[in-house]
Amino acid sequence: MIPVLEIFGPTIQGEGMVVGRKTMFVRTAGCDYRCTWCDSAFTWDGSAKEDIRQLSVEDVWHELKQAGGENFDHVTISGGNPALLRHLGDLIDLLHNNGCQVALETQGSVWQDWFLNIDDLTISPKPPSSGMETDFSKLDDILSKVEEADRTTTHTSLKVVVFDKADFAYAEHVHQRYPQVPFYVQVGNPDPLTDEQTNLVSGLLDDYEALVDRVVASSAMNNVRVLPQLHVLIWGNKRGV
Ligand SMILES: C[S@@+](CC[C@H](N)C(=O)[O-])C[C@H]1O[C@@H](n2cnc3c(N)ncnc32)[C@H](O)[C@@H]1O
Ligand SMILES: Nc1nc2[nH]cc(C(=O)O)c2c(=O)[nH]1
Ligand code: SF4
Ligand SMILES: [Mg+2]
Repeated sequence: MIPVLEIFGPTIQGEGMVVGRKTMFVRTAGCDYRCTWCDSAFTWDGSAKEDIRQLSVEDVWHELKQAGGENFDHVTISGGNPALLRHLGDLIDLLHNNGCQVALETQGSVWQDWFLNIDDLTISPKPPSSGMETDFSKLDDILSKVEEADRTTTHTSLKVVVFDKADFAYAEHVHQRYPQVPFYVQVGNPDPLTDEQTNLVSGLLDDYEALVDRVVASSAMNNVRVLPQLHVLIWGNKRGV
């Protein structure tokens, strides 16, 4: 059984290595981190605990079909930290058997062997502003397993959220430590609960420009991509999009 909080889509992937790709989302409950600025804190802070459902992989597929019909061939699994779920490999197999590509978002704190079956694996280690501390030996271990399977340059990416100068220095450090892994920096959303979309988006566009400026000025950040959260620019903090 998989603890599921949301199944939604089709929408577009708003972040990272497959930004813009039409996709469905499955959001699992539970996280081993507590990022100060988490935009999905309801997955771990107890505020949505009545909404958590224990679903079989067949149930998940059924709900994806109900929501998406024939209009999808890509599913993104996010959370929370879906890497906490040892049995997610069964869902990934079922999605593949039904002609879907599978993406997954995780922070790089836990390895699962089924990572090697993910088509678009985003590993998003957390910068200082999150209040979390990166276990670099764990991250080394994860990225060396990916490398052993020859999946570094094709199916994997690193994505670091940046709010401030210290976060940017952290992002430079991560990119320099794993220079062969496709690298993304993402604008941080400082107010993931506000419903004042106009102010939010105009601030985020300013922050995006500032992040572009930082990347442009850094010799350590040449082979990188800089992105906003596209879905937030379109829909603000709305859930289920
Ligand atoms: C909600 S997390 C779930 C997956 C996993 N726990 C992780 O953090 O990678 C999905 C992505 O959203 C990013 N994210 C969370 N809160 C954010 C915020 N306030 N601004 C920008 N990105 C954020 C995370 O860094 C991660 O890349
Ligand atoms: N459209 C859309 N794109 C996303 N990319 C990563 C998301 C996430 O919350 O993990 C997300 C999300 O919630 N919605
Ligand atoms: S690791 Fe991801 S889900 Fe967990 S608290 Fe941080 S941003 Fe939120
Ligand atoms: Mg999100």
